[in-house]
Amino acid sequence: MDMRRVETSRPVLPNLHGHLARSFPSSQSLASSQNSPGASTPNSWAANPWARGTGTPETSPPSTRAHSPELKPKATTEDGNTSPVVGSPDTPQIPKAVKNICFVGAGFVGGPTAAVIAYHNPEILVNVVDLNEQRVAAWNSCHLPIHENGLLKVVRTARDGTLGTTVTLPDLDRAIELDARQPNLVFSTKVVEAIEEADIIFICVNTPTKTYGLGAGSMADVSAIESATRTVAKNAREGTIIVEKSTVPCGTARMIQDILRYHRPETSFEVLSNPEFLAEGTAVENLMHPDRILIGSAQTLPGLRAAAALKAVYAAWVPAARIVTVNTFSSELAKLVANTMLAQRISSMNAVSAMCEELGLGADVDDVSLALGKDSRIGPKFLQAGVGFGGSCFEKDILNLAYLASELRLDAVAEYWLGILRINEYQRQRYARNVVRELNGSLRGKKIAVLGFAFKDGTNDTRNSIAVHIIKDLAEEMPREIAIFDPGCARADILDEIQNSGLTQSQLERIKICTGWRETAQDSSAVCVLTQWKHFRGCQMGRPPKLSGTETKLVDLSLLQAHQHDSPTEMRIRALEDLARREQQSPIEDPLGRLKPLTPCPEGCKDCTLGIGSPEEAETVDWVEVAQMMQEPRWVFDGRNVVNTLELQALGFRVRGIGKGPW
Ligand SMILES: NC(=O)C1=CN([C@@H]2O[C@H](COP(=O)(O)OP(=O)(O)OC[C@H]3O[C@@H](n4cnc5c(N)ncnc54)[C@H](O)[C@@H]3O)[C@@H](O)[C@H]2O)C=CC1
Ligand SMILES: O=C(O)[C@H]1O[C@H](OP(=O)(O)OP(=O)(O)OC[C@H]2O[C@@H](n3ccc(=O)[nH]c3=O)[C@H](O)[C@@H]2O)[C@H](O)[C@@H](O)[C@@H]1O
Repeated sequence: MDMRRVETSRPVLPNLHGHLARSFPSSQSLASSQNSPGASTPNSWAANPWARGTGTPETSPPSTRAHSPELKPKATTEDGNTSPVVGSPDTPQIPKAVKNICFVGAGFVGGPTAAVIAYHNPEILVNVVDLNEQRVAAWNSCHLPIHENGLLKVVRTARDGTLGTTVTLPDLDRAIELDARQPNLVFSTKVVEAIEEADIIFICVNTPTKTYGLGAGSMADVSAIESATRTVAKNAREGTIIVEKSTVPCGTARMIQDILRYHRPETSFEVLSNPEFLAEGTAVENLMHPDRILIGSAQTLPGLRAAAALKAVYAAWVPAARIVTVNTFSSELAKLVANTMLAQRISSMNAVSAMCEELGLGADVDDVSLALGKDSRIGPKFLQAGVGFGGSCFEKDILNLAYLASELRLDAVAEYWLGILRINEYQRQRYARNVVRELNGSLRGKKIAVLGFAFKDGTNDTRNSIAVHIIKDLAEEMPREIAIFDPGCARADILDEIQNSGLTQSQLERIKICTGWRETAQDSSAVCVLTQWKHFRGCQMGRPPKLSGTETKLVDLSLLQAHQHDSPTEMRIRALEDLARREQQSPIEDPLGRLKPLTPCPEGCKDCTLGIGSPEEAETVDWVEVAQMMQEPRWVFDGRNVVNTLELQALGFRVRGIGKGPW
């Protein structure tokens, strides 16, 4: 590594515009990128594919653009937040009243985020639009397109409105009247109409890694953002605030401004960055109680005013101290760095797990995590070793960040980030290799049972699941059958992922997707646990584990007291519901009877008959029964460290966990 070259390539001033301008393609950089090895392979991060000066995010602004005033001086508050200088001409005025919000993109993020915003702001009409008719139809039915705990109730409350009711509970000193709530959440395909009416538009479309052309396998594909922005540019009212909710390359807000200016040169729009930090499986909880809401804006009067308007929307339920406002590009960058650092923790523990296994001294990665997590500087979260991280975001966002570093000619920095992905790939390959090795180096004639396909528990999302990579590696060993069961995923989604994983026809024919663990484990030589569903811990572990959503909650009495005097916000109604559940000793979803009955599905509704994505109803694995139906010597390869090794060993299983002694 030529450190001197890296040093001298830095601009004299820390000037973002300079960096991005430099990354704009010249004919030379394009040519060298096309010649660079691996530039067109989707997994080209395996070796840094970006030779110095090659490739360019399509999103970068032209180098000739005038510098914008985004980086004006500002004050820093005690909590490190930046805010306009008090009393300066930059102080934002009272934010514009927001009456109508449009979400473009009704996916994993757009749908739940829109629903929670609508839920807490009953006076704002929230339109969620998508080009995908099927997805919109699902949002309008009782079979939402994504499985998230508590989501259906939030959607029903805002989408369908509620019934009025009187609440009388022994703990309340008087009856409380709850008025009927009017619907304020609409899902549709009417993209143009919704954009025309909006005061704020959230762009919430997909930003996958490019799979073609320049930067394939590394650069973010922002074509959906471009396309949505063009529709916004042509149809939005003057003064509408545009919010980039999608995770984007740093500098995208400027690309959005550019498109807006091109189509509407006479009209001014403010573009805000407001990245989303929810994790799938806990989306509603994360949206209801976010660690922080991050809003990036231009540090100009109109920019700060727009940020204040967005802040007011969140302030309906998020405490002000949790709403962080910064400049636009810090916000864009912070999102990529947040995901990269979370993934970095996982890769660190996975690296430790390999060491524990090879040491052969009994060092246990879970013990190491426990010890580390007690250090308040490290904290206990995201230290769980496993088969590696999956999902639609970590990998693409790390690639996105590394690509930016590479474009900035910071090769050492890019390499540093890419190391996280290398460990991730190493970990999952190591797992598959170990399975084959323990089964005497051959899977021929053997059946392998796979428990878990979703990239994590609590979700039906199969995108970029680690399971598909491991199944592919195992399928190459030509087993008799690979049987797969996941309590949360739809069969069609699993099949789709597998069919797109590059298996041959003969390998595909050996794969079977099952509807329960019995059928999966029957006559198998090994069970591979690849998702950390609680169901897989087994009913041997004392009391069956509670599925999330049924826990008895602590009642927030301060909210209840406030409720007796003020208008009932949804936060307060939730506190009332918690109280009612406690008194009824029942975890029912709607203890106050506010929800309107669901419109019945049409006759023969296929989602009703398939029972898609209902993990609450799925049966917990009975390992005693599994032991009886498996082939000797009954291998369990626990890729998530969910089973109780000692108990399973007592039942006659051979158990191998992650980071738990010699393989
Ligand atoms: N999935 C997750 O947990 C998180 C995702 N993100 C980010 O949020 C963004 C969206 O992610 P997901 O919701 O998972 O994607 P998704 O693929 O589930 O949803 C995107 C939706 O946008 C729609 N769409 C695309 N172009 C459109 C257009 N021009 N007009 C109308 N609709 C259009 C698609 O039909 C699709 O339904 C991505 O940038 C992602 O990185 C951020 C935090 C969490
Ligand atoms: O930008 C995004 O899309 C989101 O990405 C992640 O959320 P998500 O991918 O939904 O789920 P995580 O809980 O982060 O899990 C990601 C993967 O890491 C794995 N993981 C997680 C934690 C851990 O300790 N060990 C571990 O292997 C999970 O099993 C899963 O495969 C982040 O946690 C969110 O904050 C972020 O908004």
